[in-house]
Amino acid sequence: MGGVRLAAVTSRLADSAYLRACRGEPGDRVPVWFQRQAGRSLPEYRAIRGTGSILDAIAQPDLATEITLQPVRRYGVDAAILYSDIVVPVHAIGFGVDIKPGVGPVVEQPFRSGADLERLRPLDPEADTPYVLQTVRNLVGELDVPLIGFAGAPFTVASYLIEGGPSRNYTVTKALMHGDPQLFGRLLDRLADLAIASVRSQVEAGASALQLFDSWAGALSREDYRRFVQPHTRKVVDAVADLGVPRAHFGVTTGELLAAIAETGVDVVGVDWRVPIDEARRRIPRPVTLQGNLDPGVLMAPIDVVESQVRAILDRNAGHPAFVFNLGHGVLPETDPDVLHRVVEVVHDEGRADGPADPRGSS
Ligand SMILES: Cc1c2[nH]c(c1CCC(=O)O)Cc1[nH]c(c(CCC(=O)O)c1C)Cc1[nH]c(c(CCC(=O)O)c1C)Cc1[nH]c(c(C)c1CCC(=O)O)C2
Repeated sequence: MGGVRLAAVTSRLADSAYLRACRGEPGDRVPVWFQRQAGRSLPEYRAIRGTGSILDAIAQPDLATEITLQPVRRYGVDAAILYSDIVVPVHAIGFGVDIKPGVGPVVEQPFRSGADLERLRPLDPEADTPYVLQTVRNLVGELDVPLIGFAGAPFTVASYLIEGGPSRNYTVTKALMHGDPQLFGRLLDRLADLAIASVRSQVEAGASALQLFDSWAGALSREDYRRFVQPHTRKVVDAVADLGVPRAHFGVTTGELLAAIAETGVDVVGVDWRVPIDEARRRIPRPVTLQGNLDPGVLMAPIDVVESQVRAILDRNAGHPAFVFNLGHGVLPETDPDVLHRVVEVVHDEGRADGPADPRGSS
């Protein structure tokens, strides 16, 4: 019974602006959502969030459901993103990760040697993160737009485990990557397995699309990305191909990596504000959907500047159907929600997605 209902929901959403754009199909508007749209600048978020660790909020399905829905209601965005975090799987298997407000993920005993691999047992999503799956199931019943499930990509999660927290230069990570490539590879392979288990379970619970956050991959040269990171991201992308949902990738300062990222086989490639959308399209030699790329800092500027920058991105895209409007990184905490709302209006009123369909194949 549940399966029949889910199938009906899935087919209803298959025609949504976001999923059409992910497939490169023309539509009547440009879809838009915002990375970190849940829980950043919304007063209604602060009102219900409480003061504990975000990991505690994520573990409460009713709360996490409401927080996921808040930006969808307020902004009219074309997709919801699950209120969770990239460190939830490693936290759930007991690696000893917490999230400190204003700081980010912190690890009590960072990853240092082969013995630490034993602290990374496989994830059993139903047993280890039942609250995530309950939140997804709640949301699928309530949403009129697709729900994006997600996981951290192996490199970005590894950087937290190795550094012990957020990092500027990734020095310990790079020391391990170059100094003991075999161990580094085994670590990323385990993290790939965790990501696979997590995103598979989210789709099985009803998520309509997936995004892999490799936020910090842009710290690497193209050669190092291809050699040390790409195979593990590709493993995740391949392992979820049978689910039939779009697979998106996101990272910052990835301008020089765009083609290498596309080689992982993802369907959607996130672009930050440093590379214009038309230039990004030229850099990627296969048909993918691009997602981006308004500078989140621009949202602090006067509203006419914001509007003209939104229009400039739409102009660069020139009606290409394989495009999802987003920010080039996450919503900053000081963003005025009314400005985000206006961005959605401009994209919906003025964006065109009526160009010829993007030919997709196995190229
Ligand atoms: C690197 C990364 C993390 N988490 C995530 C990434 C990749 C995206 C990116 O590049 O920003 C992904 C993430 N984190 C969160 C979401 C949920 C949904 C959404 O996008 O709105 C998503 C998709 C919730 C969260 N994750 C976090 C918050 C804020 C803290 C809170 O509310 O307690 C939220 C809403 C905490 C977090 N978690 C992480 C950081 C760097 C921080 C910021 C710390 C801070 O500024 O307080 C790790």
